[in-house]
Amino acid sequence: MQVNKVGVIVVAAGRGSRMRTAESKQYLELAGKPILVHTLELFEKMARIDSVVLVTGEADVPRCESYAARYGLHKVSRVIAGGAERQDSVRSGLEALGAETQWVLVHDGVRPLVTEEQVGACLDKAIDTGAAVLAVPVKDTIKVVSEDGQIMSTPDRKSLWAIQTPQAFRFSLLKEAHEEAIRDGFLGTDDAMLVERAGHTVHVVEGDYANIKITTPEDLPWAEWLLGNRRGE
Ligand SMILES: Nc1ccn([C@@H]2O[C@H](COP(=O)(O)OP(=O)(O)OP(=O)(O)O)[C@@H](O)[C@H]2O)c(=O)n1
Ligand SMILES: C[C@](O)(CO)[C@H](O)COP(=O)(O)O
Repeated sequence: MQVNKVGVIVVAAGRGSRMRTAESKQYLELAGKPILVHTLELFEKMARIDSVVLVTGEADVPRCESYAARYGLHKVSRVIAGGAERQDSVRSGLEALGAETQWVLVHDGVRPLVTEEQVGACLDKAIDTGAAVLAVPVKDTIKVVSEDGQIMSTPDRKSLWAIQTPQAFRFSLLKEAHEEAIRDGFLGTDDAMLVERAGHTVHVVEGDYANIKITTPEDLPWAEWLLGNRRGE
């Protein structure tokens, strides 16, 4: 039996409604390849990664299986259907990875610009502490605004970080945090939130502003430029 020590869950089951394209954004082309393939190729080349579970929309499972074959993504051990919310998709991924996994990284399929160094630093911190996420200090002044558009407060920017993925955890810790969240009916926008509310400290590893989540239409040309710049084009 193969023992998987470090597993990755790549979540790609969203509809990409903010991108406003007919095709889900994870399948749009970036430098000639689907965004999702760029993301998967990074984990494929990392010796420290044992296996990848790809979570996608039910109708997209065959297409993703064919990508895995076409692009030589041998670490993609399972392609499974996700759920209605990102958290549901991660939970399905945790079930598919199996109990032999010791460390798990959760990564958005639409963050194709993360680097091997950043993933490695996040994983190292999780192995030291149990839980770590990539993040960058916010550059703007952030306001808390009421529903009717009034500024309520201005949090001190020094303590504000924009959280990215991957987010890395001891497998058992993330699994328990997800079980607790579902028991309590809690829905979070990232996995760290679930681990935080389960009473565990999550550490931040400073990442890079280029690790963008492709979310709205202007992000795609920005990602093209960042990728070209990285390749010296
Ligand atoms: N039910 C869901 C929702 C989101 N995701 C994934 O979570 C990542 C981050 O989510 P986001 O950028 O919000 O993607 P979408 O939900 O697709 O976008 P939108 O909110 O604009 O519809 C994406 O890779 C997305 O495919 C997922 O696997 N399952
Ligand atoms: C997990 C995440 O990418 C961290 O920034 C983010 O929270 C996902 O949120 P979204 O609402 O699915 O865009």
